[in-house]
Amino acid sequence: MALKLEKVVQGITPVSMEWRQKARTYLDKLAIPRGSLGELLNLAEQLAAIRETLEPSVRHKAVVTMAGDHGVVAEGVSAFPPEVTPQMVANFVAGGAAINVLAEVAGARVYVVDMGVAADLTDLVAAGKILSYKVDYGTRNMAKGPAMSREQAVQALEAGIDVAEKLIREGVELLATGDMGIGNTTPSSAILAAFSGLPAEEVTGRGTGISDEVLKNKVRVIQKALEINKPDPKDPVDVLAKVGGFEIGGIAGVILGAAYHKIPVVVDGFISSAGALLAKKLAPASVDYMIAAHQSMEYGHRHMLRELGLQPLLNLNLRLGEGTGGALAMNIVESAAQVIRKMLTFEDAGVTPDAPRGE
Ligand SMILES: Cc1cc2ncn([C@H]3O[C@H](COP(=O)(O)O)[C@@H](O)[C@H]3O)c2cc1C
Ligand SMILES: O=C(O)c1cccnc1
Repeated sequence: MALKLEKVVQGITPVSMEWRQKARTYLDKLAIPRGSLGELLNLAEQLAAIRETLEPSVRHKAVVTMAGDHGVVAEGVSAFPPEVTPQMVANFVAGGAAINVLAEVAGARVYVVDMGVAADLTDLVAAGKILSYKVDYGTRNMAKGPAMSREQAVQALEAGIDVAEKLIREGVELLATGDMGIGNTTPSSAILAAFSGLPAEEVTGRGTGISDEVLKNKVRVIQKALEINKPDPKDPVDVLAKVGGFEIGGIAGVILGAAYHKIPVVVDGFISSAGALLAKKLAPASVDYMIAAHQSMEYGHRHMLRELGLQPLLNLNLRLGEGTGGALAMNIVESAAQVIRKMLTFEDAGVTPDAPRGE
């Protein structure tokens, strides 16, 4: 494992139990019937424990949308052609995509990263519109051999760590992951199958909206990729190299970088969860820093969340990616932070607390 990745993976520690306890004790004193703000209280506790303060701030927000292409599209696994990946990158830059709209509502900036788009994006990079950590012009076809080399897998992970570190240095307090890459539900499903041992049919969904016939083919392609590559579930870098994607590695890296620097990170839908699963397998304690944004409509996401051990905040029938669920969930995360920062306790507000009655 390369030095930076090793340092980060080994430096990720579970969140402080002491701060969890402190936060819980404080939240129990708020002038509300105990527990009545439900999941917001768990989230507030998580934020306080991550940041080791009873006044966690998540004001400065960034969505990182990682883009990459996939050689496996040659097998006919998506409803859309690969040209859509660079076209959508241009749309993100123009501000006209779903993620632009939803991130603006959440008060988050969108950072688009070229992790491996199969097109020359140097003009956008030169104009400072996107970040370039391009590993290659798309992965190779995983139905024929490994999607990338082990070195490229490490490069993708370290690129994600670099992006997280750059944004955290600039003052970002809450990150969300997103993806763009035609065909990328296929490697995401393969990653889930490799780690969970579930059969391909159980982890494969319709992505951009494929027909029954194309779905059958997609399942076969995933089975074939697993059979010929034999990814080793005990070696997450091997799984990423053999059946992953550059943007998925980048997402895993962003999550690892956030966990290392003790910054909360919102995980979007199916593709981001595949990145999160890689992060968890590399550094189990990284899960403490993750917030699952939503339950995606993509078939198999349920298994993904179970493998992660995370409960999604929202269920809005989304199946888009880009970081859209992540941006939406940021509003909830901000609300949880404000609850613990700003609400008064029974004592401070002069409200009579509950007491044993009727005796
Ligand atoms: C116009 C358009 C915008 C998107 N934004 C996100 N995705 C989503 O769909 C793709 C994954 O689905 P599959 O594996 O079936 O190709 C990814 O790019 C994901 O981000 C989009 C897809 C399209 C077509
Ligand atoms: O949940 C997602 O991230 C998703 C689902 C389908 C297609 N693209 C993305």
